[in-house]
Amino acid sequence: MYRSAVCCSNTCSTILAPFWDYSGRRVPFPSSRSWGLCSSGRRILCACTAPPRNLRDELASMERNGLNITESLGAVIDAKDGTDVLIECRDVHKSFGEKQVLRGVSFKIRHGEAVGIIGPSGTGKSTILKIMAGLLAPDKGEVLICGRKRCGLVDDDGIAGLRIGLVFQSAALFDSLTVRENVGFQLYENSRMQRDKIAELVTENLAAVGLKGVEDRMPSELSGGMKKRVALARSIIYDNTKEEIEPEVLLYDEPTAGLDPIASTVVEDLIRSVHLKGEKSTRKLGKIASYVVVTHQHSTINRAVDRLLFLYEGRIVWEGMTHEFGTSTNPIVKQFASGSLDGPIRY
Ligand SMILES: Nc1ncnc2c1ncn2[C@@H]1O[C@H](COP(=O)(O)OP(=O)(O)OP(=O)(O)O)[C@@H](O)[C@H]1O
Repeated sequence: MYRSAVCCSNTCSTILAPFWDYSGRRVPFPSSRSWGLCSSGRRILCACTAPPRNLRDELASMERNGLNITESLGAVIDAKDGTDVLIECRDVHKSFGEKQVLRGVSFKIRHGEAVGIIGPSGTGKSTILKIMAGLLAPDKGEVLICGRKRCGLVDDDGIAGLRIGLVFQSAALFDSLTVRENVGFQLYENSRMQRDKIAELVTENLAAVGLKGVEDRMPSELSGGMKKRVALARSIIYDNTKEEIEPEVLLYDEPTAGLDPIASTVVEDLIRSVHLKGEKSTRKLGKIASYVVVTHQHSTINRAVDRLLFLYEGRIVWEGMTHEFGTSTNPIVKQFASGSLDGPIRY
């Protein structure tokens, strides 16, 4: 019997702490950090999910009101009443000890958007992703998910409607589980799907990220790029026997860091393709409704995102479309885009 200390959305399974593997062997916790996060011992399905809100009904109502639902996910719904806003950060502050990291961050992520968060190192990009995912709580300000205030990791327990998944920079696979067990983890644990069906789905999702025949390998037998693709497969797999598929916002923390230029292109295109897939294939609401990418890489900025938020000294100091980034006259953005040592950003 498989058990876990806690459980959350598929893409956040890095914080899960398994006790036994699927064949009944006891396995060690993946990391002390995982255990620390999960110390309550509760089944937390909400770590990456949001308050209840029937987005399908809302979109149907938008349609009735003459607002177009996106034909392609590249086109963002801009509903005047704000029903297209999936995540909103309002005046978010966060400190670690004496260090003030976020000093009033506000932005919205709308349905259909592909947003990049960029900025110098240590400026709080990963911190804001973790706050959106519910893994960290802001000290001040709030995060709204589909218009409802996110209370926190434990308090949001049992909520459903929009899933928020975080794909960690390190891929964060369970070292003691096979690729199949890693990718299918959430389904083995939370769905009623037959094991052979899950295995089929795992193979399908691995193929979607360009990996074949690696199901029985251990993470230690994969290259860095392959691990990132396995993490991506784990983030996009879902129970396809369910009638209602909750839309999901995926948050990627430096998905191409450490990859060679070609491997980066593969991952960037995969990020785009899983975004478009649900919408194009069903002509209904896509599964990956929107995504946010934290990155330092120019290729990822240019290839994988449409809109950028520039975070500097704990605030959003510039936002615009990707094509506006290179021509901005904002001195901070200009210096960052050119990599110059001269300018307001000091190291
Ligand atoms: N759990 C934590 N405890 C203490 N300090 C932390 C913690 N998490 C982040 N920090 C600090 O907060 C600051 C922002 O970190 P964060 O990882 O969000 O930056 P970042 O913009 O993503 O950086 P990079 O681009 O280098 O990855 C850093 O100074 C970091 O050391």
